[in-house]
Amino acid sequence: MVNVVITAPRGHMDSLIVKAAYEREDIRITGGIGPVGREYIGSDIGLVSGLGRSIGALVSDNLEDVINECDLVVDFSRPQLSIGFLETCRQHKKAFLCGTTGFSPEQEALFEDAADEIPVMKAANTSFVVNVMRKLLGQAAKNLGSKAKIEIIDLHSETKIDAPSGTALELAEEISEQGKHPTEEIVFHSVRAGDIPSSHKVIFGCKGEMLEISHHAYSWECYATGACDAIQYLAGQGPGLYTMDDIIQF
Ligand SMILES: NC(=O)C1=CN([C@@H]2O[C@H](COP(=O)(O)OP(=O)(O)OC[C@H]3O[C@@H](n4cnc5c(N)ncnc54)[C@H](O)[C@@H]3O)[C@@H](O)[C@H]2O)C=CC1
Ligand SMILES: O=C(O)C1=N[C@H](C(=O)O)C[C@H](O)C1
Repeated sequence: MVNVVITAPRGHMDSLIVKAAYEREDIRITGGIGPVGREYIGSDIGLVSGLGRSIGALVSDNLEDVINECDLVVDFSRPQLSIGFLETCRQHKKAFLCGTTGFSPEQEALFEDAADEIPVMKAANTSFVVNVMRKLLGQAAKNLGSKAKIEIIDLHSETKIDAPSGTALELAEEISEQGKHPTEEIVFHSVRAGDIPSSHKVIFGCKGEMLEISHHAYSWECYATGACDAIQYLAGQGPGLYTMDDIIQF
C-alpha cells in the first residue's frame, strides 16, 4: 500500500488523479494541498476534488502539516509550486511524482539535485499510449537519420500556459537521442485554441513523401491512469531520477 498526498485537488489533472487513485486498492490518499485562503481548506479531499464522497483525508494549505502521513507526494500544478513541494519532499525524505510542465533549465536542475536523496519521477506525459508513441518516434528517427526534416505540432486548450508542451519537448529529446538528430533542428509549433484536450503530431518530411505519427487524447483519464501506475512504481524505488521509460517495458 502506498500512502499519497495529492496537491491541487481542484485542478483539472489532480482531481482526476484523486478519482483514479481512490479506485486503486494499492493506493491510499492521506491528504491534499490547496492554496492558502481557499474556502475548502480543512475539507475532505473527496468532496473538494469532485469525487462526490468523503474519504477521510483532509486538504491542508501547507504540505508540512500532512507530509509525515504519506510515502509520496503527487503534483500536477505550476512550476513554482512544484519546486516548493520538491524541496519539502527532499527535507522529509518522501518520494515525489511531478507531472507539471514548463520548468526553466535552472528548475530542471533542482530535480536532479533532489534525486540524489529521494526517489523523483518527472513525467511530462503519463499516458501509456503517448509513451508508445515516443518509442515509435525514436525508431523512426533512428531509421530516417538525416533524410527527414522533423516538425512537432502540439495542440491544446487556450488555457494551457506553457509552449511548446512538456510532451513535445520530451518527444524531441527521444528523436534527438535515437536519431542523433540535433535538437536545435527540430521545429516546434504550438496551437492553443478552444478546449482541445491534447494532441501531438510529429512530421518527418522526406523527399517525395512524409511520415506522420500522431496522438490525440479525447479526455484526461489516460494521464490519471498512468499517474497511478507511476505512483506504484516510484513507491518501490530508492533515490534517483525516474521517467515513464522506467515503468514501460517494450
Ligand atoms: N504529465 C501529464 O501527463 C500531464 C501534465 N499536465 C500538466 O499538469 C499541470 C497542471 O495542469 P492543470 O491540471 O490543467 O492545471 P489547473 O490550472 O487545472 O490546476 C492547477 C491547480 O493548482 C492549484 N494551485 C494554485 N496555487 C496552489 C497552491 N499554493 N497550493 C496548491 N495548489 C495550488 C490551483 O488552484 C489549480 O487547481 C500543467 O503543468 C500541465 O501541463 C497536464 C496533463 C497531463
Ligand atoms: O493540457 C495540458 O496542459 C497537458 N500538458 C502536458 C504537456 O505539457 O505535455 C501533457 C498533455 O499534453 C496535456
